[in-house]
Amino acid sequence: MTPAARIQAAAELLDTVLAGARAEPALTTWARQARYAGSGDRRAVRDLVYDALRRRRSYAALGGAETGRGLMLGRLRARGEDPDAVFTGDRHAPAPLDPAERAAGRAPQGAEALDLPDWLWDAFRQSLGDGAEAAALALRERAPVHLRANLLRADRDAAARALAREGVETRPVATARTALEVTAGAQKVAQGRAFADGLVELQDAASQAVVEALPLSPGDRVLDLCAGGGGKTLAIAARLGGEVFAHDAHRRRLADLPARARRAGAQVRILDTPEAEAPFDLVLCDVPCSGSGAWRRDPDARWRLTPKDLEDLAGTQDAILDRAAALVTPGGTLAYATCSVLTCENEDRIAAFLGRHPVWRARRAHRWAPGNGGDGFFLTVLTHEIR
Ligand SMILES: C[S@@+](CC[C@H](N)C(=O)[O-])C[C@H]1O[C@@H](n2cnc3c(N)ncnc32)[C@H](O)[C@@H]1O
Repeated sequence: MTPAARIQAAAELLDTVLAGARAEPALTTWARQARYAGSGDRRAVRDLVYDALRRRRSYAALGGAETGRGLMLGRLRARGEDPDAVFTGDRHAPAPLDPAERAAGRAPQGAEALDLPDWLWDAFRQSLGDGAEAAALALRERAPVHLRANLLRADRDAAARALAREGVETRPVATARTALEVTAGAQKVAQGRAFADGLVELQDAASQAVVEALPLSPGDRVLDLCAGGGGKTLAIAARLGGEVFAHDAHRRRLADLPARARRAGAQVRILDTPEAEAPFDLVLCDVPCSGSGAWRRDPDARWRLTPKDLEDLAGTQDAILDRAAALVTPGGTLAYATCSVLTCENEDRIAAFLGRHPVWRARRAHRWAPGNGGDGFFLTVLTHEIR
């Protein structure tokens, strides 16, 4: 495909997303149907669509319309590229610009320029203060590819050497002792030996840092209550070197975990009813959240989120914390984590929990801002006071 044909394909896909389709399934369906598209074309179209969704508001302002065509036009203008070189009307290229399109478009203002809905920009400012703008700008960028060296198989240097032998270049990320950023050859990771042999896992560096910050001792009974795909479960197992318990309200989300654990050499026991195995020394609640710290990876999420969603999430987050508290041994530890930067999902949930449960104390809070060091994350470690 020519560069212009890729832009036309992205504009059409964006129209379906703007009409309500989810980006990832829409891209998968397109890739299946577009037999003429090679792997490089598919990657390029995906990058265009994702970039346009991350910057939807500013591109719409610059392009003069919130349509696939308008976003692609806004993108060219944002990059200082000549739209007439793309909008040529040649085979598979976008149709030439009409006079109205040429006249439309303006510089984005305020929250538009930061690519957040107005109400979310207010919430970012209230939550992050001086750091709000940097966080919003970071979320307009593509996320780096991070790996976790699995200490059950290799240390970070050995993992990096094994990756380099198969053409994957990496550098250490300071956020976590196990974290590597892929600087070249990212597409080779999942097919490579280092990955197949469990030396590395794909995992954001801040997600690794959350596990690094947990107070764990050898022999602890640890439950990952919202284990999902098991990224943190496996990182905990690597730190503990022993068995870890995993649960998720949606059993199917755990489907890949046994195979991932085998590859990693980790001992993971999935529990349908954690109450039957309680108490635990530490329960991690990596709760469902807006994902606002990780919107680079799910770029249309910021446009779908509503204030009502945040209210509903707060109810779920509170209920999970209450359940988890009852699973911890007297004197034990509760860890609450989100990949959100919003106070209403973080500090407010901890304050509400402490109000309901006076025997708990918040010991440490950590915040990771989204950026090159990883996604935005929040962690509070609470301990149960024995009276
Ligand atoms: C942020 S994700 C977990 C990500 C995972 N810990 C990781 O590092 O890969 C939140 C998970 O919580 C699960 N969940 C939602 N409601 C829950 C509940 N009431 N109890 C336990 N898990 C729940 C979701 O199915 C989802 O997999």
